[in-house]
Amino acid sequence: MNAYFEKKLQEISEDDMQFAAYKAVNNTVVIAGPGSGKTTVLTLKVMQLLAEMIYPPRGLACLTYSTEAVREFKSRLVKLGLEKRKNVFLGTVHSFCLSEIITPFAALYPQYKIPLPIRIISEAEKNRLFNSQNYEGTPKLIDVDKERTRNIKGISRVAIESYDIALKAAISFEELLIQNEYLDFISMVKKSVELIKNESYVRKALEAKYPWIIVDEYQDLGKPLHELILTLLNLTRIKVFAVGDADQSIYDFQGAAPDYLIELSQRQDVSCIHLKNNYRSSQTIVDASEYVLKSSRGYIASGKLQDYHAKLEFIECSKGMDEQYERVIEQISRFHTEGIPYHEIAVLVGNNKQVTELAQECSRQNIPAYIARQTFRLTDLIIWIQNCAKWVSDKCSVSFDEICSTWKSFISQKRIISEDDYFLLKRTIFQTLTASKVYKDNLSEWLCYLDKKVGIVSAFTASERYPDEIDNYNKLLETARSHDTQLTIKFLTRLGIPENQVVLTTRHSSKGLEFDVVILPGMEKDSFPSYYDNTPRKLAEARRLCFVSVSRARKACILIRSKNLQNQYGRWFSKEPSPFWVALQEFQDSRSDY
Ligand SMILES: Nc1ncnc2c1ncn2[C@@H]1O[C@H](COP(=O)(O)OP(=O)(O)OP(=O)(O)O)[C@@H](O)[C@H]1O
Repeated sequence: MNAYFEKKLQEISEDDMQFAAYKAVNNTVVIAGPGSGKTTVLTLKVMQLLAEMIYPPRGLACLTYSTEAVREFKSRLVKLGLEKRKNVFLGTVHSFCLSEIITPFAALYPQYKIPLPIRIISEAEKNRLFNSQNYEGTPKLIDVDKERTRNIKGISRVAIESYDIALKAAISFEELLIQNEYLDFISMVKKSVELIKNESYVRKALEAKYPWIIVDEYQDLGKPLHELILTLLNLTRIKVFAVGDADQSIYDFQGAAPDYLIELSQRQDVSCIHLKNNYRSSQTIVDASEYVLKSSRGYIASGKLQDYHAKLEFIECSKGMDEQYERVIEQISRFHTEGIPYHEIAVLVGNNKQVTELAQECSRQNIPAYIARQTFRLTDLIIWIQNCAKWVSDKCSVSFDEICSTWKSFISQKRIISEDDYFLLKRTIFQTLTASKVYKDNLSEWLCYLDKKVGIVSAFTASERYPDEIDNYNKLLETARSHDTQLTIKFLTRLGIPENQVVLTTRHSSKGLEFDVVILPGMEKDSFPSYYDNTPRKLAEARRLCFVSVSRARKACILIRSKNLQNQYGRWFSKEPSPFWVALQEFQDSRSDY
């Protein structure tokens, strides 16, 4: 193990609960609040398992929610000294199901009607197919997909009320996809669960390869993953180490719910460890976020800022969003003048339209701003392109071999690559990347050069494994072309890392991030929670979203609201404050020392 690993291990050995999680030898759920060092514990745990408990050729599978989380996780493991090892899977649940269950086993069990060769439906085609049906009550695809995700029978006793109209359509749409010989991300996971549930050979093969399965952000992963884990616990000797926080479950629209993590943590055969220390924020912020949650969790500020006198402030505007944006700019300037770097200030808003409006206002006021979420997604291809950009900028920052092997895996979906082909391919990639340095100051030209030489568009056009990559690549290209100031490849190498820029993002996308100062505009009733958060379940989720938003802050949290707002037709309405604003004000008033 390297010196960095030793340093981190030393750090967690001073926290009893973190250390207990690190040492766990049985099924374990770690309930980890914001800033509790969960990624630190999880990455150290993976290193420990591989070094001390799992011997080659066996390995482990580590499942996370998004490709972004996978990337962050991998880079932390490399820093801790993880070396390439066979049978160590780090990826999303979907990629695990596709590469470890569907691809090796689907052909053995035709009764599951998994279309072969595997054909994944593109988002555009899925929308077209859905819209071609006239489902009763005209449900939205997003609601139908949510019902499809939850409509999986099995071991879990969690009962979540379904939306009947969407559920009916969900059953028909699922059949329609199969009839058309398509898989989508939902059916991929559901079919995998069926295979694991019913086929002992599939379970045995998984058990042989993966004695441990590690799951990050369990609360975000929904019912199919939950059923998969429960089945493995009931029917195999695979051990499970899961980390999550039910209070940070904010993806109900995708079928996630806090209940699954809670159910897992209550099993007799699973030990539950609570991480109570918060290494991020001051105690004021920790207490304020818990107050919004309306549940005391007993989190204790334990980092450098534990005694910091944090600011919790409330700004009222008499007019609409334009005035709120003006106040936001004032606050950014104020904190910047006080010495807080721009990248340590974040503005968390309700939707992407507000992100765009605010970015325009920042540009008018000469405040450098960074939009945390781009129009393109960080898919496998975009991460590959990003790695190429990194290699062009600094040859030691990424492995050239990995760039080549990933490209090989992309194109081998369409044709067999011999050893000679691979040698030539490596040479082409090497020559292309080396020569592409001349375009590094113009991202769109660099992308076009890369495509011309390596053949990105031709490799992914009509791809049955990667049906959405071309669309996504085009969005990246559009971004490269449409920026006011010319983007360089640095935009890609530093994606997700603001450079002395204020971070603008939605509250939902702020999960996992942290800043000295968090500014929260839009704190009116019916804005946050939204007018549509009209059931107890939806309200509870909005409350958790506020908990996530406030707990991003280390030193200050500034809330802004309008007393009057204009609707889309230009009519003004008076607005009451959000219940979360009211709660936080109540919290502040109750603190005698404030
Ligand atoms: N035992 C510890 N002692 C001191 N610092 C710690 C300890 N554990 C974690 N940290 C520090 O706390 C910070 C947050 O850790 P980490 O990123 O692992 O938290 P997290 O729980 O994954 O955060 P998130 O809320 O984003 O999920 C890091 O800077 C980490 O080094």
